[in-house]
Amino acid sequence: MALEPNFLLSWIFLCIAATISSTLFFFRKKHHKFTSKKLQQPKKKLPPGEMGLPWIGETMEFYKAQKNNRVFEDFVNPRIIKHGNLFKTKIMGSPTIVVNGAEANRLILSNEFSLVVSSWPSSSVQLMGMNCIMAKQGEKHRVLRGIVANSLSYNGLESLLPNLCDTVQSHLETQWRGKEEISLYRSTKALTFTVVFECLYGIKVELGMLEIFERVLEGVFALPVEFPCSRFARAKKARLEIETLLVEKVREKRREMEQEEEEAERPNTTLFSRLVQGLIKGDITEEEVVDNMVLLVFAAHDTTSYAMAMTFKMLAQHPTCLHTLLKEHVQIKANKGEGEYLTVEDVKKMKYSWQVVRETMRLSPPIFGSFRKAVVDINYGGFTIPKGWKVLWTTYGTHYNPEIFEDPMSFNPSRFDKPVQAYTYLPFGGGPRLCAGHQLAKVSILVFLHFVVTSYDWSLVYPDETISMDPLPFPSLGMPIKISPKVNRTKKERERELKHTRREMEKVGEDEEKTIGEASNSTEETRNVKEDERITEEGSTDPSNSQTANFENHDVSEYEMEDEEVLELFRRSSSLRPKVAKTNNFPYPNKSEEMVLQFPEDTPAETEQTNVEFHSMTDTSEIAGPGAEDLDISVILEGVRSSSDSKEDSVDSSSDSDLSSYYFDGSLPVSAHVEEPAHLPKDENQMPLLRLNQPVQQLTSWRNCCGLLELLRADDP
Ligand code: HEM
Repeated sequence: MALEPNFLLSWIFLCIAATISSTLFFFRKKHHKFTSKKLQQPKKKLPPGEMGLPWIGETMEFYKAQKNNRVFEDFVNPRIIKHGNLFKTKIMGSPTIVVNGAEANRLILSNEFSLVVSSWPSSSVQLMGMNCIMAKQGEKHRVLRGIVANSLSYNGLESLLPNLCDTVQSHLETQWRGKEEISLYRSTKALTFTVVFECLYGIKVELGMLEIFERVLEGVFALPVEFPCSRFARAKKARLEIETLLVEKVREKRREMEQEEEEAERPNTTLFSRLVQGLIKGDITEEEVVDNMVLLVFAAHDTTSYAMAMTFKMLAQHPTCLHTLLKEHVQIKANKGEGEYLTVEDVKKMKYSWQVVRETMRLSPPIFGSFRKAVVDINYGGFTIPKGWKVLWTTYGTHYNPEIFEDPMSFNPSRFDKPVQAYTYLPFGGGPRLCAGHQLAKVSILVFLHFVVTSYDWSLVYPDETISMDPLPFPSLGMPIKISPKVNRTKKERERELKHTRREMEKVGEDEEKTIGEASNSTEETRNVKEDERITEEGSTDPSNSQTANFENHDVSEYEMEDEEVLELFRRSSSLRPKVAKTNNFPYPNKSEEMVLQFPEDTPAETEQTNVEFHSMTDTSEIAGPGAEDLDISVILEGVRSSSDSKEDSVDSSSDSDLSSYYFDGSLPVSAHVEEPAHLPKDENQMPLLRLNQPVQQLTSWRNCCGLLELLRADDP
């Protein structure tokens, strides 16, 4: 028993020793673990940049730049210059890293879901709906994207094209026909809205619908404050109205489809029916159908309409491009029968037109970038983008980078002859969130271009109209344009007219005809005196700069005399002549130059012609219908109607935009072959009178030899 206290003591001692050593061991391990973790972790180094004022950061600078459509010039670029391609800032209360350049774009855009998730302002999510695709991640995003993107893929669009053609044509018929001036931007907005509703949803657009939607869109980027009359409150109210309307449409469609399914009827072709099919199958909910229908209007509407309007602006400012584009559409139209729809094959042929649109969107992207949120710390370029921070990728870092796009601020669609490096050209974004409607956008823009350029001449009312942003860009005055229809008479109509003309001519006695001839000659004489005065003023009669045209002895065949108006011109032929020469340098080989044909104000519309060729007697100049191609340019020239508003007086060749106004409705560029272009003076005041002795060899249109030939020499290509 004596041992017992000793045993107890030694047992207590052992316990204490074990506790101390295990505690020491524990702390040592913990300390070791802590220090090694600290050592392993890379030091977080934030990219350079300024966080601005407390809370608001640099929001005011960003907003101001955005409002003036100068986000690149006034916000992004100065910071790129100062800090490099990656910089930190604070916008709209969030610490943000702005990333620029192809490599950074790839990192952010291709790592959606793993490194970043899309991050929209709370107002956008509330108005578009929590269930729309842009607010969804992972599997839910995949399911929705499958439905939306499949319907809008090239294959899906094939069945949509006839509908799209009808929609565009009926829009032009109701909104453009009979008008002299329209707001192009309002028109393209109305059109893109109709395309979504009527082509994608099969729902007829009713009066007032567009206005309600626009009220929603106005609030998408507004502050999410709901006091009465705030933008956001109005937008929410409008959203409720839309919701009511759409829920009703969805239920109606569901009933219809369930019934059809029982009867094994039509396959689901429209995007709407695919969404409702997903609802019937239980893949998506009713809220998801409605929210995505609202989102698609938002996604398609302001973006496509802006791209369309800006394409026309660019074409108006770059007649050489318009000329090349027009050739493409004339050829496509020439191969189409009356009322025949455009097909996907036709759209594929609009290669140059698409280059024009791409170049337009490179310079003026409808969406200049968008926000993401880092879901983990991202280490890139020696810096850390901390988890929870916002990331803003932009198109600017690559679209305007001279190392990627040579001479980046100039408009040059041919740069897209060659493929561009991945993640450098991003009007539609990239990665898993690449625009789901980019094919539809492409087809809509090209189809609209086709019907407009082959049916209308147009000119910008305000060539220098500014572009504002709120937060998407838009032309501040709605881009008003003057329009005049090209006259496309069918062969039958022309034959009818010809018969009528002949009958009339038989009836009209010789004396009477003489009287008409005299009368028209005297009118023409007056005009020519004026013309001579103008030409003399311009000092353009210098023989070294001109060639002589002589129309008097031209043999006009009966075929050529089929048009009454042409006959009228023939009667006064001797006094008509081409005038004023000036050219744009034309990017064709063999010293070719671009020229512009300009016709007198009262020149009647063209009726029929093939392969027009102009030859001067001296053979120093050969002017051919567009390019060297064997192209029937009748359709082009059909559009060369007189313009009641020649803007000749406002010509200023030093400015590209002013030049565009000079290419008014009555002008069209044609390619030309000039032997001695150097002889053509650059100085506008010394424009030469180009007189062609025998202006048309294969004459099919009297009007062409009567037309005024303008060779516009501009400094700007
Ligand atoms: C020229 C016209 C268009 C442009 C420039 C454009 C641009 C874009 C861009 C940049 C994104 C990506 C945004 C991001 O990364 O956060 C996007 C996404 C989207 N776009 Fe477009 N878009 C156009 C037309 C359309 C059309 C016509 C539709 C459909 C009718 C459409 C539907 C969508 C959808 C659904 C998304 C979200 C995709 C997703 O989150 O997975 N867009 N668009």
